[in-house]
Amino acid sequence: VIKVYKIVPDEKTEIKSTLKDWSDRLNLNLILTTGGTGFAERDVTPEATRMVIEKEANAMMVAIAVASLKFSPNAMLSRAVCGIRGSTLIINLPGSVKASSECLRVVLPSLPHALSLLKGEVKRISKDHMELPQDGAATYATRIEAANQSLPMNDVHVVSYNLSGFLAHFHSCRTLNVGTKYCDKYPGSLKMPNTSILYHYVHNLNVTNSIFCVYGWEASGNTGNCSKVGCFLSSQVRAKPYILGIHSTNPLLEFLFSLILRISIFLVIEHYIGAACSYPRTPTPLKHPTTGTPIYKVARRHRTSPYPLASMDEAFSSILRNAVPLPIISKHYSDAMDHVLAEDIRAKSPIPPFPASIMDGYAVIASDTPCDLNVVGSSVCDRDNCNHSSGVTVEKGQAFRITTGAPLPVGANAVVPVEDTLLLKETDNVSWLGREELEVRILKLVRAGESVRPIGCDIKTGEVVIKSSTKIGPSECGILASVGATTVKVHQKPTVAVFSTGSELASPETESLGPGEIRDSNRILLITTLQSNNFKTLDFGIVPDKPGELKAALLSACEKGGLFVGVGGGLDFSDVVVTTGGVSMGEKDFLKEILVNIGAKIEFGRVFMKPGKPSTFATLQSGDRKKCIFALPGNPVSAVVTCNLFVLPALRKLSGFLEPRPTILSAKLSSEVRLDARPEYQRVQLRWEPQEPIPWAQSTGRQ
Ligand SMILES: Nc1nc2c(c(=O)[nH]1)N[C@H]1C(S)=C(S)[C@@H](COP(=O)(O)OP(=O)(O)OC[C@H]3O[C@@H](n4cnc5c(N)ncnc54)[C@H](O)[C@@H]3O)O[C@H]1N2
Ligand code: MOO
Ligand SMILES: [Mg+2]
Repeated sequence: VIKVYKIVPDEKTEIKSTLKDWSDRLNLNLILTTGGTGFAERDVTPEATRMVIEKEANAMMVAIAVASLKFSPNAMLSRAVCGIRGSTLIINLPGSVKASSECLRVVLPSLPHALSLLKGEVKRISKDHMELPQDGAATYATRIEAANQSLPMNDVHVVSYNLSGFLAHFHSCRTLNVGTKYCDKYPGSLKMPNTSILYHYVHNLNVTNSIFCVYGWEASGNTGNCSKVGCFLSSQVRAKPYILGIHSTNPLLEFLFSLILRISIFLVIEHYIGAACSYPRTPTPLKHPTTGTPIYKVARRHRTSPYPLASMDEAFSSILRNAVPLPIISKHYSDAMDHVLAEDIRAKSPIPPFPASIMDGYAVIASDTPCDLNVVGSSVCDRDNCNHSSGVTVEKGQAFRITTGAPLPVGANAVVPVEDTLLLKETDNVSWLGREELEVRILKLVRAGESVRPIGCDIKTGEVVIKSSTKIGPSECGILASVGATTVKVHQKPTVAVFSTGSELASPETESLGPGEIRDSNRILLITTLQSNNFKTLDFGIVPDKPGELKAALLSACEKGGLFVGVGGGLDFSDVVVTTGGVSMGEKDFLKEILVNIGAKIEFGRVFMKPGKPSTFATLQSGDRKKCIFALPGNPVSAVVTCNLFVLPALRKLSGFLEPRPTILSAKLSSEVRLDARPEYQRVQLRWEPQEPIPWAQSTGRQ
């Protein structure tokens, strides 16, 4: 997901503040800067970047330089920098379109891996490694390099069409070699050599549901030139490529033919498949689950909803049944706020670790008091000479000056606050720091143990200080710090992808609205509702009421988005998807059908409630995870009420909360309220009157 872009003047401070803001506040995974990396006087991007990064990533720059020098010696005039700030990778690219895309292409294949490392998704990395072909020692990369070395150069361009009908990306990602020596003698039966390499390469683009048109121009000796066009036409990338080819010994003829072939292939794809993709080309065109007719036949749309009205209890139990707590991860305690502990935290040692004074005064032997005592030392501790109480023994008739929290010296068993003493004798021999006092009078009798915290009186060794399933708040962080539990096992917290649907929606920034347009308010309303409950969100924008685009957005929101997934895909992946709009009876309300079409299971499609009747909850198995998908109603009030009633409990359950349901409290109505036959959720303001334990609920007005 291109989260943000900005044109920044060649000012070090501005570049620096933008990089810091995007890394620290927006938490971006990757920041690409273009321009300002050369020798000109105004070129200061590298300097600004260097002031922001915490670790340099030189090898990427070396790789770019080596590759760029092949194209032009001027590549050595780049002073670009690449480095890491927090978990953000920052790469300086040159200013020109050609050079910047060439440089980006060099680092592209290793970016997903690099960013997974930065996000600490170690397991994903091991998964990626597992997926790569394990033929002997050769890793995937060496296989590609081997292919590059052993076969003559030629260009293979990979074009991917996202099924929603527009060119998601033109990947002329890198030159892959597909050699000539596999070319058969007869046209039409050309085998794409090294196709497994190509598959893995394309597969690693992490793009599904795309059409790949692979074509290559062969330059070779004996069999003359032959060009190949391979089309992956499938819903999965791994399908066998259909290879069309022309083969002739007359290079000119061959060139002309292959040019026509390439252009025609593109036209075919662009014109027919691209257009046809406005309704996703999937094995089965989008059909009504009941009438079985294609969904865009308005007249045939259902006139009564095929979805029964689930009760609130059925809705709740369905959600809580399907929202299974996410895997357990280890986190540094300072990042674990609002996470739910997945282990009991036991103290490894007692607190206090020694008998500690509770007051500033004198450590004494209780049975001596009240009396006059000689002061034998002090626990006053400063930088140079810390004459700790350790090593000091208090005997009968002696006192030891002590500060609050300091360990009692051996022999003492009580502390007299300084307020209950009189100074009898002192010395001005300052070398005895802490010994200026020679004799004090203890005015009060103290009992053994008085003003002393015995070892372990707060926390005993092995004691469970925080139970598993506790939500970590500030106090828990403090306790974790005090027992030194700085790495804790917690339930991972869900990331929520949010997008609004509706062709009538314009972005809130729109100055003058077009006819029938309204500003999208639901997205920010939901995102801030989730964020104010400490859940991370991914903003997938506004998606018009077009089945192809709705489907693509749902898929990319549900799938582990790779760098290349089309509109809306993100580097991060979501555990929960929340959409608004398009779930009721309207002819453009496609969400439910599309959910069925992508293989999701509609757990409930309507709820007996007000507002929120058309609320839809679905689950989709994606890899080893079950995604929860909430398609909320478009009415803003319905969206936010159902988000609070359904989405938040699901997120709490995923986070490992023992009690994910909303809190229920009693209140008194301050005015008459006419309720709907359905369970109704009205918005009110609560007001507590002094001396009244139950608050008054004041309606917010028209609901
Ligand atoms: N014949 C029937 N019509 C409707 C029914 C019904 O049972 N039979 N249900 C009504 C109820 S209840 C609700 S709630 C709404 C929900 O409809 P949808 O979920 O399909 O929502 P849309 O039609 O897309 O939009 C409804 C309304 O909200 C506005 N909207 C949508 N998205 C946004 C947004 N992001 N920001 C601001 N406003 C948004 C949209 O423009 C419409 O005005 O259906 C009733 N109809
Ligand atoms: O159910 Mo709708 O949300 O009543 O308006
Ligand atoms: Mg509607």
